[in-house]
Amino acid sequence: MSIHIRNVSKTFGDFQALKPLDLTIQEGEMVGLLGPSGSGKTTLLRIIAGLETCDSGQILFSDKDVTRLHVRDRKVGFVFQHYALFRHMTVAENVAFGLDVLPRDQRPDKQEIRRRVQELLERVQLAHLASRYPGQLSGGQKQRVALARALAMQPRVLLLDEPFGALDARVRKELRRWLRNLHDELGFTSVFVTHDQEEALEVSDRVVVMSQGQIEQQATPQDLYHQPASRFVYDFLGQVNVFHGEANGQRLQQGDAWVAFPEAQSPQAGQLYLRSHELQLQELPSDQANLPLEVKAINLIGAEVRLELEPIGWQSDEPWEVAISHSQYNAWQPQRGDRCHAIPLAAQLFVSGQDSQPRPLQWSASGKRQPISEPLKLAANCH
Ligand SMILES: Nc1ncnc2c1ncn2[C@@H]1O[C@H](COP(=O)(O)OP(=O)(O)OP(=O)(O)O)[C@@H](O)[C@H]1O
Repeated sequence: MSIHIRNVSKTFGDFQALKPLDLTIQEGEMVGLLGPSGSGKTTLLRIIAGLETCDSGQILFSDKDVTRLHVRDRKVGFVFQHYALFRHMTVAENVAFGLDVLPRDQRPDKQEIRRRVQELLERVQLAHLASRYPGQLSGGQKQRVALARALAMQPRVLLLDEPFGALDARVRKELRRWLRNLHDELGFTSVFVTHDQEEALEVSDRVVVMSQGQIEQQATPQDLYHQPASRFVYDFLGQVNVFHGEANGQRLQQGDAWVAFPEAQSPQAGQLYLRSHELQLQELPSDQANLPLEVKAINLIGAEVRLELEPIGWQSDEPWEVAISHSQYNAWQPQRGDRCHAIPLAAQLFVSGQDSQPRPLQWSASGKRQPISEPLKLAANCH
């Protein structure tokens, strides 16, 4: 079932939680609502569910207007961050609950309910725990019961509000992949709320980024990452290094620090946004950039080594973060206090005084750069 949100707005007292917005979610799509706390994600989800009314606008499921339809008649499934399972009921009874309380003429017979519950428990890999009580389950298991309970009603739309928010990072990762597989297998339409960029980018077909009750951008994870429409989206999608400077000839300059623009690109005063893997570190400045940095912290956990670096002789609101491979790290073996230089490979320029789309910049890989994996002596020299 597709969902059409048309000109929907919502105020609480004199606070406008949602400015009039439009959004279409295609049948079978999985859409992540991503945004900082208070941006209106939950309000929008609750309006889709029928748990909240909107002040203006319409909600359509396929071509049926459900704006005034009661929550129980919208036939949507919900999963919330806090499992909300019935403590005095077993896992199987929890999953069966929605079916057991259906009006008699809609209720499947006992055998059918038992069959459906068993099938769902197998699907969420909890059949062996059917007779346990919620108090005897882990957080991840409880959340899978909550999901099975929502699916028991065979909803065409599943709405999830930070479904894995209360779980630890590893379980969270495992469950979101599992949810994505389930979504693909059963073919329902899903909308989920999260403030975790990684979660949104990993499982959504499309991500809707919200800020202050508005949609900032909606795009596939790939487009969102590569073509963020605004500074807000860029900032929100993860750690970013910012170099702000004035145009000076072919350079963007701040004090003695500078970045030379690629040929045929004229600099404009502004802020250069560089992601942690769009930079290379080396011992000396090059003809491309002079961005001296000092190593402040080293994080070895993960597929890459992340270095936290402090600008030397120039300003940045936040420390810089650069990712290098473990083999580069082993060759270089940087220590806290070591000095080095950052060389940009790619960046986006947000021009001062303009709120328009950033200008993408790309430096040719054939410059006179010395990758840091080569100069084994760098750590010793770079003091
Ligand atoms: N029932 C309410 N009464 C008054 N204000 C509300 C109510 N519900 C939400 N708000 C306000 O509306 C704004 C949007 O809230 P909402 O819960 O939609 O944000 P969110 O993006 O889901 O945030 P979070 O990630 O923290 O859950 C917030 O400023 C919130 O305080």
